[in-house]
Amino acid sequence: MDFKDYITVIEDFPEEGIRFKDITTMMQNGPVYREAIDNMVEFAGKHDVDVIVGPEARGFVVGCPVAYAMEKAFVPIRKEGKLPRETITEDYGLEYGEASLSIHTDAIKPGQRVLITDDLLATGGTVRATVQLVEKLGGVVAGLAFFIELSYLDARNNKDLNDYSIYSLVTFD
Ligand SMILES: O=P(O)(O)OC[C@H]1O[C@H](OP(=O)(O)OP(=O)(O)O)[C@H](O)[C@@H]1O
Ligand SMILES: Nc1ncnc2[nH]cnc12
Repeated sequence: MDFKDYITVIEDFPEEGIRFKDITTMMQNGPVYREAIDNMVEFAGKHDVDVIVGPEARGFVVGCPVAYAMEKAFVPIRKEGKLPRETITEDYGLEYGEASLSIHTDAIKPGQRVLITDDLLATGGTVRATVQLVEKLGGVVAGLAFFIELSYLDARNNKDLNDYSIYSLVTFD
């Protein structure tokens, strides 16, 4: 299965110079979406995971089915101001902007092993903020799993990420 065949590249979205990788065309194909998730589950199975964490919004479409398949908890990371109870927050930058992400303070117990999921690793800003939130709560990041990695941005070799086990289904050079 070449998952790349199911991902659409859109030039200059959401701004000039960005080649946007659209996973919705992959998700329109049920068996392909399921196989993508099954690959994530296989990776997670090797890392003794207790909890799946995913950042809004596309991290949910990866993380929730993985959590369901593994019968594990899913913890949402949301843009600041969306979670209703006590939170901690991290500011971050991404390929086309900046924002703040929050997590409920009771969502991760110290020592729990966490798989972080998202659709795409670009600069790594989003996942770095997610790692920081999980670790501030005492979680242990067991792995990072993505549908897509933009290898030309080389986020996996960034000093804040190169100690983690990183999995991606598809790489764009
Ligand atoms: O590695 P980075 O440079 O941080 O970029 C990757 C992030 O950008 C996208 O999310 P976006 O913030 O666009 O939000 P969305 O999922 O709600 O569309 C994508 O889903 C990743 O979370
Ligand atoms: N090039 C890109 N395509 C889709 N989502 C992204 N998030 C950050 N960069 C992206």
